[in-house]
Amino acid sequence: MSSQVGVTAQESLQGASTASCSIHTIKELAWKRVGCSYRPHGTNKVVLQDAWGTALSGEVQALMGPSGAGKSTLMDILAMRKSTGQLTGSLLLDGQPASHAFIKQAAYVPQDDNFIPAMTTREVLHFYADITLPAPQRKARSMRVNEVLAAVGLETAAHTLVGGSLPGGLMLRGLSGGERRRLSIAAGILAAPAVLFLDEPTSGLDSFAALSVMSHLQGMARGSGCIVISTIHQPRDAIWEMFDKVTLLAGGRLMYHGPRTNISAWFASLGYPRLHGSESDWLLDLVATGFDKPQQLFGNALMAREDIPAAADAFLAHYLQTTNKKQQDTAGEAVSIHKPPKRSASASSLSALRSCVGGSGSLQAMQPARWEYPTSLGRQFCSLLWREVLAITRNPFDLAGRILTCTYLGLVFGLVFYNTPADTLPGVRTRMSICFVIPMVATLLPSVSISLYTNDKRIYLADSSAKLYRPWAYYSSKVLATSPFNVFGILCMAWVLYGMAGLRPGWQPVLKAGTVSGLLYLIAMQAMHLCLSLQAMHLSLSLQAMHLCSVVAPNQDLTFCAFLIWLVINFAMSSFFVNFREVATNVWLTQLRYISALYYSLEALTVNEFHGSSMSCSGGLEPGLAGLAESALASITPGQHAMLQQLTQPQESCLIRNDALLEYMQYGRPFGVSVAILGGYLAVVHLLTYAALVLLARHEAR
Ligand SMILES: Nc1ncnc2c1ncn2[C@@H]1O[C@H](COP(=O)(O)OP(=O)(O)OP(=O)(O)O)[C@@H](O)[C@H]1O
Repeated sequence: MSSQVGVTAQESLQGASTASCSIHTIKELAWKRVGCSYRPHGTNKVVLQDAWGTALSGEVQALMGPSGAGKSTLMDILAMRKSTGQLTGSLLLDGQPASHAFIKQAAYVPQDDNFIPAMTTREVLHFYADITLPAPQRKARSMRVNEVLAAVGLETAAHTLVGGSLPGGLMLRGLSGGERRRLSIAAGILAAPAVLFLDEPTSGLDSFAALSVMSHLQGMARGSGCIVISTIHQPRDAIWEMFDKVTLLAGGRLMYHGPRTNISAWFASLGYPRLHGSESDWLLDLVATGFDKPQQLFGNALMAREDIPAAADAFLAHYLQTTNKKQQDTAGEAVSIHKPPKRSASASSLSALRSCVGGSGSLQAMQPARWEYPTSLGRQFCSLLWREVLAITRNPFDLAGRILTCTYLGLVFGLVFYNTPADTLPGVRTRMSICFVIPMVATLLPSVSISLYTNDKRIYLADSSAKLYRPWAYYSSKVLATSPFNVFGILCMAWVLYGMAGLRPGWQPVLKAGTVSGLLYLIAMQAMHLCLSLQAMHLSLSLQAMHLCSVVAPNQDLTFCAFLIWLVINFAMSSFFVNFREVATNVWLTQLRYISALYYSLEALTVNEFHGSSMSCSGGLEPGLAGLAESALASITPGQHAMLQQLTQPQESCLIRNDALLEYMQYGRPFGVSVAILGGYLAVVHLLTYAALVLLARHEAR
C-alpha cells in the first residue's frame, strides 16, 4: 500500500476525532502551470500542459478525462510520486511552496491493492500501522487500527481474510470488492494524511459498493478536513454529486477545473450545450476524440484532437481571469526540471518532486535527500518477517504441495535405486548416479514454482513505489522466512532417496549430504529469483533481439529462458557427462565448470560417499562384462587375455580403493572446501539478486 506517513506517534494516535483523516490539515493545495513531457527517441512528447487548480480543506475532487488524458500523470505529480519525465510547474501549500515534507502528509491509494490474501483485514492494517506509524507501543498502534476500521466501516470484517488468488493459483474466499477497496482506503488513511489521492477507488465495484466507498470518503473529508482527490470513470449520479470540484483533462490539456455545478454552464458558453443523460458521461463524450462522433448522438462536441487546444486555451484564460492570476505572476515559480538522478527509487522520486515544487521558485540544481522512513529497520524487518511467515503458513496447499512433491521424488528415485549394493563395481556406478540425481533434482525443482514468485515481485514493486520500507528489510526478512521451508522440502527428497538407496551410513555422511542438497537448492532458488528480476528489468532484451522469445509470451517464459541458460551450464559442466581430463579440445569451454553449482555439489556428494572407503573386488568383473570386453577387443593379445582372466577371477583379498575412483574423476577437493565454495556461491547470487531488486524498484519509477 502506499500511505506516506510522517506524523508523530502522538499525532497519529490522538483521540477518536482524528480517526478518519488529517490532524495537520492543509487549508489550500494549489498547483500552477503543471506540465510533463517525455523525450522518447529524441522527440518531445508533451503529455500534460498548463494544468492549474486548487483544493480546499474538506473538499472531494474528481479528476476525469478519457484514457491517456494525463490523469495519472497529474495525480502522481500532485502526490509527489512522479520521478520520470520533464516536469514543470509549482505546488503550493497554504500559499507557500511545498517542501518535500508534503510527501509525508499525503497518501496515495492505487487502483490495484497488493494485500496478502491469507491475512485478515485487521492483520493487514496492523502490518501497515507497524511499518509506517512511528508510535513505539503496539497498543497505541492497535488503537489507531481500531479507529480506522471504524472510520471505513470495516469493524465487522476485521477478522475476515482478504481473500483472492493465492500464489499458485488457488482462490481464497474473503472480503467483497467494496470491502477490499475500503481496506485500501483504510491503509491509506492510517497515518492521517492531509491529502488523500485515490486512483479509481470505485473501479470494479457494483454501484452500491461504489456509493458506499465514496460516501465514506466524503464523510472523512468533511469530518476531518482532509482533501480527497480521486480519478474516476463514469460515476453514477449519486457519486457525481458528492464531488465539490472537477478537473477535466483531454489530450494532456486542462479543459475545466472548478465547481462541479458550474461545469455545464462553462461548456455551454463555449457552444457545447449539455445533452440529455448523465452529466459525467456527457462530459467524457464531449472531450473524447479520435473516433467518429455522429451529431445526432453526441450533439455539438469536440470532434478532433485539434479542437482541444482552443477549448483548453479558452478555459485557461477564463480561469486566470476569474482567479485573478496572471501567467507572469508565476514566471518565477515555474521550474523546468531534468530527469531526476537515479540514485535510489526514493531519492529520485524526491528529487523530481522537489524540483516540481521548486523551493523559492528559481531554477535550482537540488540534491536528492535521503528518504527518511518513519520506522526503524528493525521494526520493518520484524513486520515483514511476520507477514512472510503468515503468507507461507496460511497457504497450506503450497507448503504441503512442495513437501509432498519433494517426498514423492525421493520415493520414486528411492525405489529405482533401492538398496544399491556397496561392494560391487556396478553398485559403485549406480551410487555415483545417485550422487548426481540428488543435486539434479535440487537444481531443477525451483523452476516448477516460478509462478509462485511473480506475485511477490508485484507486491514488492507496489510497496517500494510507496517507499514503505527499506529494500534490505524486505530482502532479509524474505530470505529468513522462506529458507527453512525451502530447505525442509529438499531434505525430504534427499534423505528419503539417501536412505532407500542405502548410501554411506552414519549421521555425518547423512548430514553432509543434506547440507550440500540444501545449499544447492537455495542457490538454484536464488538463481531463479535473479532471473525473475532481470527479466522484469528487460535485461533479457538481448533474447528478444535474437527473436528467441518472439514466439513466447513475455514475463514468465522469459524468466524460464534465462533460468534455462543457467541450468544448461550447470548440467553440461557438472562433470557427470564429461570427464574434463578427456576433453582435449575446447579446454576454455570447460572453464565454465567453475560457475556450475552442480559441479561442486556432485563432487562434494561423491567425495562424501566414497572418500576413505574401499570395496571388495573378490567377485570380479561380471562374466557378461568380461565377455563383452573380450569380444569387443578385435585382436586380443595373450597378455590382455590373462589380465581379463584375473579381473574375472581375482583373489579373495582383492580390494579396490575408492579414492582411486575419485582421483580418476579429478575429485581432489576436500568436502569442506566444496561446501565453502557453495556457501560463497549462494552469497554472490544473493548479492546479485539484491542488487537486481534495488535496480528493479528504480526501473519501475513512475
Ligand atoms: N514514460 C512514458 N513515456 C512516454 N509517454 C508516456 C510515458 N508514461 C506515460 N506516457 C503517456 O502519457 C499519456 C498520459 O498518461 P496517463 O497515464 O497520465 O493517462 P491517464 O489519463 O491516466 O490514462 P488512463 O485512464 O488510461 O490510465 C499517455 O498518452 C501515455 O502514453
